Amino acid sequence: MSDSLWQRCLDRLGRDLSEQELNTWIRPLQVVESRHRLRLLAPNRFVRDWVRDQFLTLIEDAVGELSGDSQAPQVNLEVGSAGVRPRRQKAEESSDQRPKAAEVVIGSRLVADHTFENFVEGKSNQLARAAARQVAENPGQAYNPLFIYGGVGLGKTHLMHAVGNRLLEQNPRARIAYVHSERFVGDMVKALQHNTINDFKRLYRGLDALMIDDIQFFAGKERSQEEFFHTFNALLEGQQQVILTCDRYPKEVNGLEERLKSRFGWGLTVAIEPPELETSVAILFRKAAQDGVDLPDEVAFFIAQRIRSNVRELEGALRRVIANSRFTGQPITLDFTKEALRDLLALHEKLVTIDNIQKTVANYYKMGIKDLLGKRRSRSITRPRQVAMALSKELTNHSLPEIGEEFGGRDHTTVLHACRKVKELRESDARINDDYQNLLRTLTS
Ligand SMILES: Nc1ncnc2c1ncn2[C@@H]1O[C@H](COP(=O)(O)OP(=O)(O)OP(=O)(O)O)[C@@H](O)[C@H]1O
Repeated sequence: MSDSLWQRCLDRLGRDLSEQELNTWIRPLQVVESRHRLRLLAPNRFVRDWVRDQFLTLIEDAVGELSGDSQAPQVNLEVGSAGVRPRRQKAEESSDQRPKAAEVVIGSRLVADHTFENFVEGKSNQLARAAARQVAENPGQAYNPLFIYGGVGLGKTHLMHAVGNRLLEQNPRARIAYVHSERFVGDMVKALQHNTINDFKRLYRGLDALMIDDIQFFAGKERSQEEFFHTFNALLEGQQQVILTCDRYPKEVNGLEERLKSRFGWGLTVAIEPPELETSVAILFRKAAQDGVDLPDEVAFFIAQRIRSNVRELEGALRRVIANSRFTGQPITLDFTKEALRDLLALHEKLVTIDNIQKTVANYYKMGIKDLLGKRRSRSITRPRQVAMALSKELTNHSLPEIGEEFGGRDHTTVLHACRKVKELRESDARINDDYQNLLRTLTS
């Protein structure tokens, strides 16, 4: 069997699975190929079971198809690792021998209200939240490392802190540290300057759980990567939990050593997506309630509809509305909200015009604007057209007839149909949902 069978199989699976599914479940599998057997090694039982239940038949079909006339190799899915990965027993280290300094010097740096209770669950973050909870229940055992990736302001840091807070709740003496990767680099440089690198090492390696945020900042910093690599290995071997976040899938971070990237895949890699409308609304209600504010439904929907890029901006808008209301003593109504957010929304709306949406969609699907607005009705053209119409409805204030008009003078019922169709497809077809999310992100960030 040629080395590229698995590679071809991945390409083949790419037709049926979303990029997120591939990145989360399929690409992290290690593969051992022989003529009669394709061994897929999952880093833990959870991943194995999930892949078996969700994807194994697809994989087997793809392997069968790609083997053509020759006998297809048997696909075995098991827990394991192709490399040697020694484990040191934690029990031999009595906790008293570990450096007390960790608590004093690093401190946990956890934000107290970043808890699971305050984290609103939605489709966009379900998997990441479930994985984080598992890690909090079984630190060092469930998924190690847990790698959470996604765009800015989507809740990666919050989830990380939630794990840390839960661990401390269960064991107030646990040694837990949250550190931004830039800080890790800074501390390391200082330790090198002051000749205290051994203390630095001891400190980090003595932790029960280490959380490092935004590891894309390690890119290009070789000495830091080297140090981090050893710290990371020591922690994993000691079954101490490591949680990492990044703004993109680890393999896509340029300037990061291959050995680090591959090790990140030993545990579980999960994505966080921008929240859907319903989740955004729920987040607004939750944040308002935390501030003791009763938010009218129409206000929550209004803000959620207008601000789609990320949760941080959503929170910022809500904070502004609440502050204005307190300052002026006026109740939070829809009109009041529109006024309070006028500048912010003008900025957003200026960017998101139907024209802009059409160009972005045409560009995304590599087609001409003429086709997008024209009369042709082949599937490869109507789908992007419907997506562009649905985005126009979602992101602008234009009415259905106005949108129809902008799309080559179509009737408003066509636009309505497009919106319904896209909603339905997004629920049944992960690819369309991915496309839609990508376009939303491009248009609103
Ligand atoms: N699902 C959620 N429920 C409640 N609050 C959320 C949720 N997602 C994000 N937030 C809030 O949004 C803000 C931004 O989230 P966070 O800082 O975790 O983002 P991030 O993904 O780490 O971004 P960055 O990459 O910029 O560090 C935080 O205040 C966080 O509490």
